[in-house]
Amino acid sequence: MIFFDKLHQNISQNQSLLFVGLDPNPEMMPGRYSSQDIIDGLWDWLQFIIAETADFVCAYKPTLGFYEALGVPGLELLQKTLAAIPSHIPIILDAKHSDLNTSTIFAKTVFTQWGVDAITLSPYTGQDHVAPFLVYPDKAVFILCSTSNPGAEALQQYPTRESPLYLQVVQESKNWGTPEQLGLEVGTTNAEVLARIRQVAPERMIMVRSIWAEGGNLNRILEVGLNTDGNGLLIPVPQDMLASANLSKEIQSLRAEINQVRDITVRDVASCSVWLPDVFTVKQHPLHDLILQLYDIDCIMFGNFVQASGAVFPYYIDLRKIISNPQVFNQVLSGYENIVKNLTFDRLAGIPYGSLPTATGLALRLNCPMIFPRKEVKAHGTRRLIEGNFRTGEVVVVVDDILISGKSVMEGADKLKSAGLNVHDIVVFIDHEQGVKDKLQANGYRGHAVLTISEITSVLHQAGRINDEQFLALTAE
Ligand SMILES: O=c1ccn([C@@H]2O[C@H](COP(=O)(O)O)[C@@H](O)[C@H]2O)c(=O)[nH]1
Repeated sequence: MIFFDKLHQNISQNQSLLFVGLDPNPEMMPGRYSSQDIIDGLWDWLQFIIAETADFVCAYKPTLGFYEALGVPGLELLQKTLAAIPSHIPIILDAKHSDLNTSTIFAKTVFTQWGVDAITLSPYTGQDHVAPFLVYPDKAVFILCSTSNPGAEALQQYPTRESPLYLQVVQESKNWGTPEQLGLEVGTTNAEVLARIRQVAPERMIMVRSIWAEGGNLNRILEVGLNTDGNGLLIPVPQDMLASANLSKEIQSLRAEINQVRDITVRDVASCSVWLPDVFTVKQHPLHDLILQLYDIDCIMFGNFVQASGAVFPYYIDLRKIISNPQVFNQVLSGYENIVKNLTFDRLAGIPYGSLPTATGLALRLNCPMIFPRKEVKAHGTRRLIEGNFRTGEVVVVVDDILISGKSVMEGADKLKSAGLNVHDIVVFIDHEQGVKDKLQANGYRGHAVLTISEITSVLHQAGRINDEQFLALTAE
């Protein structure tokens, strides 16, 4: 089971967004455990915490540093602690790992030997450092975006308050992994920091930290951090509560306080004035995350854009940008692949320039030969209209990015046909709809699209990326 499914199962089973830090910090150990050997005392305390909280939390978060600080006995204590956690409760190892050279071996150790479900990572070594943790499909990472440490302010708020580095980290890390793989860790005493992060990452699970310092404003944290379904936040049990002999009672009353706000959030959304078909709230689009990521890397832009035909559209889709983002590019290729693999053909052809990288990626994935019709024939060299080798009579599937009027893709397909090739199928990523597929059919081509513009619009609206006005303008288009 993937990490986030396991997490959500516990959230609903225990009706709790609370997680507990399982930290053997001798300084915080309650006095009632101090008469014995320090490791034994810590172990008794950790066992007590697990026993008192297992029915009321959604996850445990042991902090590696506290165990390491105790030396070899500490690492043994970690193994005992991991084994003592009921297997249905996910474990997020708080490691803040950020060493590039050891990330592959470290990921293997924590995920396969220690059996933890997720890990916290520092972002500064970038995607290369995170990637080795993401090759484990059922595990997840939480990227540290902000900390409440006053000493970090100078970095986190750099260069300006309007465009601070911590938001850049959120924006960038969203490109590293899908919401099923990557969540965010946000340590802050300031709910406005969380509000800004939630705005940039409405779809991500956010593990908040440090919210209890300076009195804490739980209601405001929940107000700005919860998703419309009353989820999306993992909330720490306050450290001083873990020292209490009444832990179980106290955690239940905190859980009730949080759930009250969750209920109100869900009720308010249910009575929202804009009506949307139920299907959007019940069943998520299978390419939901990809659509959001395409929007976040600016492939989908809203505004007034003049098309080749002279018509003005309220959006422009620039899929050429995907080549700069391997993670998104891979998902786009999978979308095409799901269609192309069911077709019968000899070669793939991409329409220059925008669709050449996509056709190349697909040709490599499917291990099939590729060609492409030139935009213009050169006056020198081979003067070929079609680049690549082929035999007349072969069947070619044409790949392009987006169908607006269908003119450019049909021009490309016609060039292939004029060279003696057969083209029956045209596969694009986005269909602008408005009857363009019928137009292809009238010209002898079957059109296939990974997504339609209305699917994209609905997902963006539902996720809060576009407002009601934009949504209504686009659906009326
Ligand atoms: O949002 C858009 C609109 C158009 N393009 C480019 O145009 C063609 C599709 O237009 P047709 O009218 O179907 O010829 C497409 O291949 C793009 O090159 C775009 O990228 N984004």
